[in-house]
Amino acid sequence: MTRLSELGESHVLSRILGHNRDGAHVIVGPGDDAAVTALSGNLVSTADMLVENEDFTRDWLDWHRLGIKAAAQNLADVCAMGAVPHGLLVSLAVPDDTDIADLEALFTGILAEASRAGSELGCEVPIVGGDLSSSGLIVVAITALGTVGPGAALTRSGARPGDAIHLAGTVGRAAAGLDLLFARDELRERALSEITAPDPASTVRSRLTDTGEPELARLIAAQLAAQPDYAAVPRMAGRASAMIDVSDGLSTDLRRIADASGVHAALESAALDELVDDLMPAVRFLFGDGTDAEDRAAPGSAAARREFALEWVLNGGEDHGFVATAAPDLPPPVGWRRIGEVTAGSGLSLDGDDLPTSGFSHFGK
Ligand SMILES: Nc1ncnc2c1ncn2[C@@H]1O[C@H](COP(=O)(O)OP(=O)(O)OP(=O)(O)O)[C@@H](O)[C@H]1O
Ligand SMILES: Cc1ncc(C[n+]2csc(CCOP(=O)(O)O)c2C)c(N)n1
Ligand SMILES: [Mg+2]
Repeated sequence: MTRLSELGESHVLSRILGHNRDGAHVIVGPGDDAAVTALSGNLVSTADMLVENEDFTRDWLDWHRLGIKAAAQNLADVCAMGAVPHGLLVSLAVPDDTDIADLEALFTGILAEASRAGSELGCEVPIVGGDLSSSGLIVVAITALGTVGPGAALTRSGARPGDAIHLAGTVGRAAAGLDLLFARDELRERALSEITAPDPASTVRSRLTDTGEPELARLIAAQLAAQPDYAAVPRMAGRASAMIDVSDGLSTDLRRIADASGVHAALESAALDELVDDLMPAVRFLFGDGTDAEDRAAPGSAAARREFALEWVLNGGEDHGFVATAAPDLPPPVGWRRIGEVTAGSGLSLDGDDLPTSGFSHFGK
């Protein structure tokens, strides 16, 4: 292990930037006072950060996946504007005693996701610059840059009554994964306490092993590093009247479209059934099959259990699916599903009933 404090800033920089490859459009890359890039089109820029204990915890930390998550949440924002990304600025604050290998894993995670986006969208997305600082808590702050043709940006304000509402990718997986991660932490603590007071009838250890089951592991993976379906966006871009990436929850982000466009968004629960089915393994893990004494706090009926998963679908963020509105005359393109329609009015509804907004907010409201 080599700590950053043993290397110094310029050594650290040359180690991490050794993994980067400039794109053909980069005139001046990392290493000068600022980057210079040759562009055509209007500049699209967005910033998003990951802060330890607010957006992830050290207990779940896998540096490579943290890099993927940080890049993905920024690239999804560029794509949701109908733009093509061309570069990232990566600002990092990490503890002095971080292992250089961990920081390299973070960078290769960022670069892997940037290159996945590049191959899906037919562009190059190098790191063009950034900043490095020392801090007790880990902070990964990325600025993503892209371009869009004049007049072609997809904003939140273009939805019109009569449009269909379409979703690309998933919603709810990362939120279910978050609850599984918290449950796993709790099980680990219980397993530790059982070392001193072993209980032969305990199911704690076997339940901990169960979180490695593929149907749960993929939900946990969605929380640790969702990988948006970037390629779905250009298939919808020419038709979309509005678009957003779902980072804070479908109810919150779709309401942003409704508010910005001055319309009502009517969701249809039947169109969300498959997304609910997808999350039922997490409900079963968290609440058991209803026969165990430990499951007393579980939602009782089958309908209440589906309701629990529907909450994740409606209010869970961080999968970075895309929601678009578009004229209803054509079926949705590949990778998109219709989930409702835009009508005159305001706010949100589910099967005709008012739907309150209850997504994620950093300041608790
Ligand atoms: N500190 C800030 N200074 C200036 N503008 C900000 C600041 N924080 C947020 N904004 C702007 O407010 C808007 C909402 O920010 P937010 O981070 O919620 O973006 P989002 O796209 O809605 O969500 P996400 O980034 O999770 O996809 C964005 O347009 C963003 O640029
Ligand atoms: C430890 C821990 N606690 C809570 C959460 C949940 N969470 C954090 S940010 C966010 C939405 C997007 O934020 P932004 O709008 O900043 O992009 C959500 C749902 C988490 N992932 N990890
Ligand atoms: Mg967004």
